[in-house]
Amino acid sequence: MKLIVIGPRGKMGKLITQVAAEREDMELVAGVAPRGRDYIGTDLGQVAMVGRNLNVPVVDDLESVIDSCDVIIDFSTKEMAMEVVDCAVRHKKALVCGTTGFSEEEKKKFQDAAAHIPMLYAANTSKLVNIMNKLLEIVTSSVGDEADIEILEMHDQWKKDAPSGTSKEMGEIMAQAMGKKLDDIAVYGRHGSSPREKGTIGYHSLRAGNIPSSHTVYFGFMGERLEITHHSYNWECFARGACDCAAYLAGKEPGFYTIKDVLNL
Ligand SMILES: NC(=O)C1=CN([C@@H]2O[C@H](COP(=O)(O)OP(=O)(O)OC[C@H]3O[C@@H](n4cnc5c(N)ncnc54)[C@H](OP(=O)(O)O)[C@@H]3O)[C@@H](O)[C@H]2O)C=CC1
Ligand SMILES: O=C(O)C1=N[C@H](C(=O)O)C[C@H](O)C1
Repeated sequence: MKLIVIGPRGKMGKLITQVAAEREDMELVAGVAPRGRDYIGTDLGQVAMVGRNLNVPVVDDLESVIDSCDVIIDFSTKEMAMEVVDCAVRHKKALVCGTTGFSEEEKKKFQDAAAHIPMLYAANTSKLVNIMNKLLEIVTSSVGDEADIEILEMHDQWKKDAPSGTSKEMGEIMAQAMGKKLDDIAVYGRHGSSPREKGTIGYHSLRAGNIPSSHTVYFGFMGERLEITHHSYNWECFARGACDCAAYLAGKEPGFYTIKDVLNL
């Protein structure tokens, strides 16, 4: 499968390029970076520190290279993601988007795109996070109404969005398991002097150093609590997952796919 990576010098784009370069089922055909960068026109292998030339360029215009690919992987910014999805639809190319921080309206664009292209959106491409989501569903279905549910997520100092896309997805899964809407029960940060309101999901975001990603969900009872945690030690698990998602889309019909399809969860 022929692949284009958006943002190949980014933390994720670099790793995705490195993982794809080692896969026998993938051929990188271009990287796409912002206009004006001094590395535009240089070899993708150099930009993504693959350790060898890949003999394909980094360009600043997706439109000029998109017809050479089967699938695009986008882990960039929410602004660029909106441009990428429009371009993918125009050229009927499969798209994996792992970028986070979208509004509901922006997310709908991915749903709409799925009428025209194979579209996979995943706020988290780690296998174990998606297993954790299943555990959250099970626990919330049985004790969600009794427990005080709090989510604590930790990421690096450079992360642009808070709360994380993963924690929002976790909240949505738990709210749904309780027959509620996350927007009606989410409490972001906790300030002031009023006591905790039953039935809410509390959100806490910590940003420090180069923490790759940690998510803990607390189910607080009187006298005991359950904590479910996922830690990543680096960003490789997300890059491997992103490439698995791209491989999954090869030859698929237009439609909205999730990582649950890829992992058979
Ligand atoms: N789904 C998942 O499992 C995961 C999702 N993410 C999400 O992925 C996104 C990226 O994260 P991360 O890699 O840490 O961020 P970085 O800031 O390290 O990388 C973003 C990249 O996007 C590039 N970029 C910005 N604007 C454009 C544009 N207009 N055209 C092309 N490229 C552009 C930047 O280029 P330049 O370097 O030149 O500035 C940069 O290389 C975030 O939303 C993050 O939350 C992260 C990890 C896992
Ligand atoms: O920015 C990150 O690093 C990550 N972002 C995603 C998110 O917002 O949930 C996934 C993972 O936590 C790493």
